[in-house]
Parts: sequence; C-alpha cells; structure tokens
Amino acid sequence: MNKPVLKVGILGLGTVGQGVLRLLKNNAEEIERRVGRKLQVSHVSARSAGKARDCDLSGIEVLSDAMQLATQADVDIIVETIGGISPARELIEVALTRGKPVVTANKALLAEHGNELFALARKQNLSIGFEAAVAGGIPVIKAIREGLAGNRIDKLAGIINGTCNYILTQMQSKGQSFADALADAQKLGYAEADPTFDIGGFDAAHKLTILASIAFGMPLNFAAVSVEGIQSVTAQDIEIAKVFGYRIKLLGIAKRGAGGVELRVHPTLIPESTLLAKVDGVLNSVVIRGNAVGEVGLYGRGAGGDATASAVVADLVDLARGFGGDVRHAVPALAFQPEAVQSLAIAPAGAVESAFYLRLKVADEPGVLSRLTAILAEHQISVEAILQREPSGHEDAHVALITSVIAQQRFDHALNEIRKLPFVRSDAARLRVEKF
Ligand SMILES: NC(=O)C1=CN([C@@H]2O[C@H](COP(=O)(O)OP(=O)(O)OC[C@H]3O[C@@H](n4cnc5c(N)ncnc54)[C@H](O)[C@@H]3O)[C@@H](O)[C@H]2O)C=CC1
Ligand SMILES: N[C@@H](CC=O)C(=O)O
Ligand code: NA
Repeated sequence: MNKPVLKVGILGLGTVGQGVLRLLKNNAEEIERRVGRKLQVSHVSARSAGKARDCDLSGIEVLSDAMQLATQADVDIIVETIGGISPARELIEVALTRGKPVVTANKALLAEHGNELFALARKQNLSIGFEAAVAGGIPVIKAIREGLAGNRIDKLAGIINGTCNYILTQMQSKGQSFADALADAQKLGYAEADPTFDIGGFDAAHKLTILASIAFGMPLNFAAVSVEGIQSVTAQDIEIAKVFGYRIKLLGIAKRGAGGVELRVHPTLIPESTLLAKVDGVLNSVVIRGNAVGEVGLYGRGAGGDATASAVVADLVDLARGFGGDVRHAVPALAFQPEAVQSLAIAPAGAVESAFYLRLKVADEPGVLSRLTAILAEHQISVEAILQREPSGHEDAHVALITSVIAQQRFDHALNEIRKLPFVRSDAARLRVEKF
C-alpha cells in the first residue's frame, strides 16, 4: 500500500542534520509535489537533547539513544549525519537489517566499509543514498551514475574539499594565515569534526575513492589512494606559484593509465587560466572525461549545512519515489551491476607522471643555478621555468622552478641528490603541477 506519509528519522543533529531538518520543513510543499507524498521527520537522535539549535524540533520526538531510533518500528527511512565509523556503521547496519533504506553523508564510512554496506543493502532489497558524501550540494553522484552512464569514463579531477579550498583561497587572496583560515572554516561548519581529515587530504581521498568506484566500476579501495595534504603549503609557495602563472589547489585525481588506475590527492599547481583555478572558497568542482561526451564540469558549494542538506534531501526524494520497490530496477549503488564491479590494477605512486614545482632556500653564492639544473639534466629532467630571489636582510636566497613532465620516482632521485648539495639551506618544497 502506498503510505501517504513517509516518516524520516535523523541520526545526529549537527551542521548537516539540522540543515536537512530545516530544508524538509522549508521546502515541504515543493518536495511533496515532487514525491507525491509527504516526507515527515518524526524522530531525531541527538547527543545533547536540550541543546539550542538552529532548527524547529516541534512535533518531533528527540531520542538520546541513536540505536532506539535506528530500530524504531514506525520510522521508514533513516538519515545518518553523525559521521565517523562507529557507531554510524552499526546504526546503518541495524537500520538496513530492520528493512529501512538509508541516506548518509558519511564518506569516511563509505570509502572504508561501503563494499560491505552496499552488499548488505542489496541483500535487504534496499538502497543507500550518498549524494551528500561527495562535493556536498553538487549532484556529482547522480551525474556520473546516471547522466554519464553511456560513457566509458577515463579521467576525473576535482576540488573536493571545501575546507582546504577555503583555506588556500583565504591565504592567497586575503593574506590570512593557515591557522586563522582553518578556524574560520570550522566556524562556518565546513570542516570535519577532526579537521586533520580535511587538511591532511583524507576527506578528499574518501571522496575520490567513491568517485573512482562509480566512474570506473571498481570496488571502493581507499587504501589505494596516495594522499598528501595542504599542511606544508606556505604563503610563499602560493605567491611564487602566482608569479609562474599558477594557483595552488588541493586536487583529487582518478585516471586510467597504462600502468593502472592512478588515484591521488595532493596540493597541485594548476594554470590560472583553467576553470578549476577559478574555483574559490568553499566551492568545489569536478571535471569528468567520458569517451562520448568529452569533458563535463560541475561546480557548486562543497560543504556547509544547507548545501549538503540539498543533496541529502535529493536522495530522500529518490528513495521515497522508489520506496518498497525492487532495488534490482534502481540505479546500482556503485553505478555498475554489483556482479560486474571489477578490481582494477592500481598504478604505483612512484610511476605517476607530472611536472613538479620545487623551491629551495640556498646560500647566495655563484654556481647554484648551474649545479641544480645540471643534476636535473643528469636525470633527463628539463626546467620549464625558473625564478631566483635575492637574499633580503638575513634571509637566504630562494630558487623555485617548474620541471618537465616526469615520473615521481625519477624526480625524487634527483631531489635526493639536490638535498645533499652544500649550498642548500633548508628542506625543499615539492609540489605536483598539472596542466590539464
Ligand atoms: N559539514 C559539512 O559541510 C559536510 C559534512 N558531511 C558529512 O556529514 C556528516 C556530519 O557532519 P557535520 O554535520 O558537519 O558534523 P557535526 O559534528 O556538526 O554533527 C554531527 C552530530 O552528531 C552528533 N552525534 C555524535 N554521536 C552521536 C550519537 N551516538 N547519537 C546521536 N548523535 C550523535 C554530534 O553531537 C553532532 O551534533 C559527516 O559524516 C560529515 O563528513 C558531508 C558533506 C558536507
Ligand atoms: N569537511 C568537508 C565537508 C564536506 O564534505 C569539506 O570541507 O569539504
Ligand atoms: Na554531492
């Protein structure tokens, strides 16, 4: 029987949970017209039941025990916005076991345990919606799983962490310090509960894991992503990159190559003329290359309560439309039929090719540039741009350069030799450069 009202239970009333509650209330009429029935939040579970929140809890039962909500007989759909692995994982498993479809924004959980959770959902003839888990409000999961289903996708790249993009933008355009920009991103509700996930690149790696799976039809394989965060990016590197005509962005890149699939997250110099270089602040963008369509770019808010709620509610609308139906006729979780999802060889990080940016503090003495370029040449690396800064006051001189495209391993061999040179005064800053 088609119930006139579907009851929704929300686990976790933080930035995203509150956003979902607000959006379902504010756009209730629009949503009902889309679904054909009402979506009503009947229960929420919050750790501190009495806490002041930016949402209206009237008429909603607030449970302090999340497991009680996950097993509540009269709740039809569960939204998980607690985050982290435990107890989110157990709560979702219990909800599925009790026959409730789930919507989650939890990329960490899906990247690490999604294969098992999707298998359980399939066994239970249920769906898990996860649009909010990648690039917040941008409908990138839907675009890849459905809109690009006719293509063989061979590459995607994007800015997929709002916190890092906010920090890098603030450092570049306002001269704000890394620490102050991070504190602002936390206040604005962009950062993870533990911001190390953001600045260390792990959150972007969780999202890249999900994107690679649905783009290439491979199982979720978080361990295969090579991850570098933005902690070591300095204001000086941002400024020198600008002189070279580049911006520094944290990118996630998934690419089919001759040596296997490349999965990598790292701060990257990208030419300032590219679209991605112009994506600033909390905005995210993903560019996907399909063999029929060519390049498709998506752009929008990648974090924050309301933007993320937009994605959660879109999943709720999908689940509500197909509620009680046969999931074999729904869009498969990882875009490909589960039995057709195949492991793919992963390219070793050392073999991945790109150009490199190198900055060194050096003693102000003759012969520095010629010795540096000679070592690079011995490793068949040519220099495409070079900049030397004179010493100022007690400061040493700086040399920064951009190389030709080269495998990481070969560049690192050259760098090890460069580090041993007597005139090198500090450890090197080394970043990848992508031309697109
Ligand atoms: N903040 C954002 O912009 C985005 C967040 N996400 C994801 O959404 C999820 C939630 O993130 P936020 O809302 O930012 O986090 P948050 O920290 O603001 O909210 C989580 C809430 O869950 C509550 N909680 C923790 N354990 C609980 C338990 N056992 N029972 C009930 N409540 C519990 C916390 O008290 C907190 O209020 C995470 O998985 C995050 O990665 C995804 C996209 C964007
Ligand atoms: N912490 C994340 C939130 C959205 O996924 C980010 O900053 O992008
Ligand atoms: Na999204």
